[in-house]
Amino acid sequence: QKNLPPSPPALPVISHLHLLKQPLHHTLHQLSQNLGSVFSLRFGSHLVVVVSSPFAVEECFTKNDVVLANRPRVAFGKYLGYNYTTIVAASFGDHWRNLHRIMVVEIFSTSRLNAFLSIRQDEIKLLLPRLSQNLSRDFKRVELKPKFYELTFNIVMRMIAGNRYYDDDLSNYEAATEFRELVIEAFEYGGASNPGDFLPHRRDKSKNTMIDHLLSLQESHPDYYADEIIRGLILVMILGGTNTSAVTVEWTLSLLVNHPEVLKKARAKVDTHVGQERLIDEPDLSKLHYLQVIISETFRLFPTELLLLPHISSDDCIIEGYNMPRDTILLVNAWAIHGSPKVWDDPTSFKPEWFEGGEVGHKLMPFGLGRRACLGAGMAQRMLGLALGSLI
Ligand code: HEM
Repeated sequence: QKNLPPSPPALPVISHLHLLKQPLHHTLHQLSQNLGSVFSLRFGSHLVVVVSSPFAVEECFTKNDVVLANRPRVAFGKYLGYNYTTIVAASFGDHWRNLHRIMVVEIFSTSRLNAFLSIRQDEIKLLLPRLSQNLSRDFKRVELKPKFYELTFNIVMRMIAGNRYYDDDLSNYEAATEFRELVIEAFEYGGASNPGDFLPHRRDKSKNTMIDHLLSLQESHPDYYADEIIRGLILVMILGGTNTSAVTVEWTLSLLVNHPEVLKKARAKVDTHVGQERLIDEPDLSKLHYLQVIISETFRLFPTELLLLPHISSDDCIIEGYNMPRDTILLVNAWAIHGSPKVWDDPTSFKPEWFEGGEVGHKLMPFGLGRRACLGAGMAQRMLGLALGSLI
């Protein structure tokens, strides 16, 4: 191990990690309480550094962001791997830069997101009456989880391919997740080996779906927009963009139901800014600051990616004064930072007010930070705001 001047010390390394019968983020949190907010572990031949403080996170994603912008291949399974060509698993370099540019410009730009607004509105309009079925008679028990899966999955699939994939009113969570798996497998292993196969209306460009759009770019730049690239982009949207948002809608509603005073205040804000005559729309979201802070507070308590996604160092760097050698895997314990009493007073309580003052710096990171942060964050925020505002 090469020490850089001024010879920072090597990190203390734990050589045997006894995996306890509890989730990994809990084990890592317990270790950080004894070893400090930066420590390292050896997993087989891999050196892994775990960071669990806003200060260490800031060091990772500001001055060391480029060095830590790589992904460790070992950490990505078959789906996200896709031979490591998808944007999530790709090494930091020209290929990732190309994909990043395509996603930012062709998929997540404001104009592309606006073009799909009617899909999001439409799916919400289909969801709401299903929740209130038979309510005129009495209260009715409704299983919400599959409905939220249906919502986010249909929004993403309609953006991609133009059609809904869950057409029945799903009341069963297992059916919803199994179906998602089937689509992913079909996509990866056969049915949709040509991206155009996902388009029932392959040459009907009027729907202007994401696949249509990418295929027309393929006509003008066939080398750049190869089939494999288009397939990988779509796979990443399904994998990264459906469960995460559905789970967050569910947690937010659960927190609101358990904190009626917050729900009451949120409803009053919606009434003031939107009124009773119409449904909430995405342009209203900029006025509904309280809704945004509720979502931030939900992300603090229940971030869907507890350890973000793993990064790997492409060179030596220094974190909290320790030398972190090249090829070290980085795990960020976002869950521990979000719940740390050193960072938040009373961290286990649900207090949207935390975020009313504006920026909170490196204390909240549901979408990760730096160059490899989530690309779908803007789209997710729109989906979440619209869904929750409508439900409230
Ligand atoms: C509640 C919703 C979401 C959450 C909480 C979330 C969270 C995350 C996190 C934690 C990362 C890893 C950041 C890191 O490595 O440090 C990530 C990466 C990513 N997410 Fe999301 N995500 C969400 C929605 C979406 C959506 C809707 C899409 C696309 C449709 C998406 C696409 C991606 C992509 C492409 C990356 C990889 C970026 C890269 O490696 O360069 N995500 N997301």
